[in-house]
Amino acid sequence: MAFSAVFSGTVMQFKPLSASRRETNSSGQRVSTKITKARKQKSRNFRPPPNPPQSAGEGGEATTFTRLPPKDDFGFDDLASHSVSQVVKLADIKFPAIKTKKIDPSHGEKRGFAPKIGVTEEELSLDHEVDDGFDDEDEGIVKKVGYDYGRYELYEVGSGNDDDDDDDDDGDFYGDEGFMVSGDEDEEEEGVKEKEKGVPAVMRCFDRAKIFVKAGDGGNGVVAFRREKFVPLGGPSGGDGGRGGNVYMEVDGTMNSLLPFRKSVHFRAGRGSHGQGQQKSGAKGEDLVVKVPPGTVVRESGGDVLFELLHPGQRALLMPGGRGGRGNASFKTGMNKAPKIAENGEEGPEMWLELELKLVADVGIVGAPNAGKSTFLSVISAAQPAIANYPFTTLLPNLGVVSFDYDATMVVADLPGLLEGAHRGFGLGHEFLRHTERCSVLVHIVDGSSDQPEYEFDAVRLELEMFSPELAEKPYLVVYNKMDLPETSENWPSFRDALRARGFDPFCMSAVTRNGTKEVMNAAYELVQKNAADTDGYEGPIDLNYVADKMQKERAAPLDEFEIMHDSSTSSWHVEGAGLQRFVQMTNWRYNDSDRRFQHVMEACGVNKSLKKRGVKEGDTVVVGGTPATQVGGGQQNQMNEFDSDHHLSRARTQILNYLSIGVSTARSMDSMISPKSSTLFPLVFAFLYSHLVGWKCASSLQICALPRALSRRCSRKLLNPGFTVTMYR
Ligand SMILES: Nc1nc2c(ncn2[C@@H]2O[C@H](COP(=O)(O)OP(=O)(O)OP(=O)(O)O)[C@@H](O)[C@H]2O)c(=O)[nH]1
Ligand SMILES: [Mg+2]
Repeated sequence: MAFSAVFSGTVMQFKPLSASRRETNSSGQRVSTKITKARKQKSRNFRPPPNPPQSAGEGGEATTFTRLPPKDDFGFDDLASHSVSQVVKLADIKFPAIKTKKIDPSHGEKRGFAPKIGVTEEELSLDHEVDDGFDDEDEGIVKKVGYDYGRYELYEVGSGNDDDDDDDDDGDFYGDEGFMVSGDEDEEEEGVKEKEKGVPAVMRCFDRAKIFVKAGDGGNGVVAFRREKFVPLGGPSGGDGGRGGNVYMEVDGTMNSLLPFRKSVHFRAGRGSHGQGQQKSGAKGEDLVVKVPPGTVVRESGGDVLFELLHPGQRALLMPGGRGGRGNASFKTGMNKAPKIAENGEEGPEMWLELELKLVADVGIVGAPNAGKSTFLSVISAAQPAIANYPFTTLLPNLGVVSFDYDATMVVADLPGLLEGAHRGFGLGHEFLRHTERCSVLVHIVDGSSDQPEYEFDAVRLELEMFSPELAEKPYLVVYNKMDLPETSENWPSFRDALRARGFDPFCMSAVTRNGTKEVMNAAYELVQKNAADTDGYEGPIDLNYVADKMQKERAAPLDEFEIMHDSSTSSWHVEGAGLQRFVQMTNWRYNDSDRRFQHVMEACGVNKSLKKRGVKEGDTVVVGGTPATQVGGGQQNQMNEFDSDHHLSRARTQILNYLSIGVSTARSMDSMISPKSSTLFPLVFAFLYSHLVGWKCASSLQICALPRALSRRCSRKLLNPGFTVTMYR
């Protein structure tokens, strides 16, 4: 039985490019505004003086700076009752609610002072007469009443909008559970969200990045024939296209952050050059090497971890470039000595990657803000981190190399300060603690000059545990710092005894005068060596190229592995398979022989047979290798493809073949149909007449889509459809 089917070969390569660009653009804008905001915030807020002038009502992202409150200032029985040797469970401590009162800024202005957070009522009343007739409902600035935190002030810097503050009239802004904690859970969550939002871009981009990588497309092969004097019938001489560039990822030992990826997100390897006549093959595309710092974890966006790059010089082949298309010289056979066929180059794969940096260091320095961590690093290594007498001087981790001997070195990481509630986003949060995951030893520096060194010690330990129990189990040293200060050295015996009672043996030092720093480093080094000896085990070679190997295997999928899906509502059949998809993409429909080859492949790999078996009928639409790039279905039409008015018709993406199974391939691909070559006229006219004869409705639409260019001289102008809306089949 004669049946007619329509083959629509469509390359179904996923192309998130346009979408991703949009996404990138929009997010890029967002990022840039945030960066500007963050910069402003940083300049305004990240170096707050003891009493910052910012008002709570100021806009911008919320970031909280706080220091641990001195025990005496609270005068809690709870806290006082803990003996020094006891473990102070911070979460159990109850702070009484502190009343808040809102001040209308206009009142402040009237009275000639700028109201600010942290100004106690006493302070206010000293200088200015306080008007008791404030309207509590008014939008205004939260003023604490009740406790003078002095230099242990809690700053809510640029805590977003006034509207949020409006609801905090019930006095739980500085709530029962501690600082900045509202009694209401929802509000607490909101607060945490705000904190996350408030992280400056530079901190977010330090150890996380999302990039797009694409391997190079292969170059196209060409059809050419040798034309030379005295060489009749020179034969085909079209060269092959060059291979597309590969994508590699390499560890660059000089990098220590992912910040370079903040501005450059898209990475594309070079495409192969096209082949040329005289059997000249195209040049291969330039390889792309994406350099990352040691300790980078590479993950497919939204997927699994692909590999980890730890050591300088490690290189992984991530994606192989596309194969070059063959030129017609490669298609020469004994049967066909002058083939007019060439292939497109294979498209290179593309992927979004998520990079995460976990610094590779032997020792991680942790501790509360202002404990002297950076000072310690600057003393033991050549690193020059920022040191200043305010919390959160260090926003990003610093690395330093400590040399003991010619060949004995140790990498030490100085991290930002941790404080109670960091796991809820307070301070800088505790996300940066992941940089200690690869450290084998931690050095916990306690600020000896703080009023409650033990309290501080416990708070930081608690945060480490909250972040990860494995981290808390790592061996660590406790170091009591700032021994040069008289008060600190006075408190040292009690701190030492208290910790000894709990089973620790703390060190003491003065980072500034360098007293005791050597002992600490030696002890840390010994611990690192011991730990390395404990955990030393042979790790087999890791094949970093496995991702590329997998892709190569997928590409080499045989043509006869396919799946057929039938959509009865539109009478369409979808034949899908990795091999077929690649074949369709690499078929260059410009050449007439491509159609014949395509149909031959359909027959040889069993697609036709399977379709017939499944009951394909005359006039059904068969889509090979994916779904049409643009498909607007529905209505009376079975399928409608819309193309640009451009005659290119998205060649690489959508190829439509139309054949009537009367033994002759009667119509060509859409490209050929609209090409003005006279060779295409015969099949078109034939198809047109045939379809009229069999009463096939496609005729009129075929006429519209196919005739404008091919028969433009002979057809009336009314038939020309400039939009090239192609309505096919029936
Ligand atoms: N007297 C004295 N001051 C010290 C000592 N170590 C550090 N400091 C001072 O403490 C302040 C904070 O030091 P940093 O090294 O910046 O502290 P940090 O722990 O890195 O602080 P953040 O990065 O903010 O978490 C600086 O003013 C230092 O000069 C010490 O041994 N003795
Ligand atoms: Mg620091």
